[in-house]
Amino acid sequence: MTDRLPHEKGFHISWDQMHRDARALAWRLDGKGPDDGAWKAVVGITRGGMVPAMIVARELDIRVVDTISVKSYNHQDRAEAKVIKAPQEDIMGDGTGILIVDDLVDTGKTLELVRQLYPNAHFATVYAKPLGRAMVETFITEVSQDTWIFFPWDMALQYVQPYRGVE
Ligand SMILES: O=P(O)(O)OC[C@H]1O[C@H](OP(=O)(O)OP(=O)(O)O)[C@H](O)[C@@H]1O
Ligand code: HPA
Ligand SMILES: [Mg+2]
Repeated sequence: MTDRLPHEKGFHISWDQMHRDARALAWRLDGKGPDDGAWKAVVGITRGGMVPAMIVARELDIRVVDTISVKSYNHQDRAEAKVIKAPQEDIMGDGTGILIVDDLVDTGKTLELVRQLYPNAHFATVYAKPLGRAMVETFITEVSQDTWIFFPWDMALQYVQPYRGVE
């Protein structure tokens, strides 16, 4: 097949599914912040984390929302990640009371870097693969390592031929 990425399985997420799963994540995180259960801020890891971060912030009525941008580099076969935009320092501290949200943890490299900077933050993703699962405190759905997740912002509705094609 020529129209598939070189991954065995594809897991296609619609906007509706993402909305439901991000809401489920919010509900699971509700009241789990330190001290009085409240969260100080939500930080989305760009770009994919901005969608669930917005939904979590809306559900939990968190008005302080920031972003962190991580860029992955391939250098001599080793993927190196670098922070190219940090969140506001006075909000973050060591991460206590901060909810850091991403759409997915795969190998865990992205979150490993962010966790070094904010060791006391709570890390949450909507989806998780086994290699990176230990990097998050909270997630909703696990998929196998050889599954490629297709997010709604990377897809479009299109015509498909009927199974019994017209001669
Ligand atoms: O656990 P890892 O192996 O580090 O992979 C997971 C990260 O990879 C993807 O982001 P990507 O770097 O492709 O950027 P994007 O969010 O801007 O699409 C995804 O949104 C996660 O942030
Ligand atoms: O399964 C995935 N889907 C989309 N982006 C990704 N980045 C790492 N793994 C994935
Ligand atoms: Mg990302």
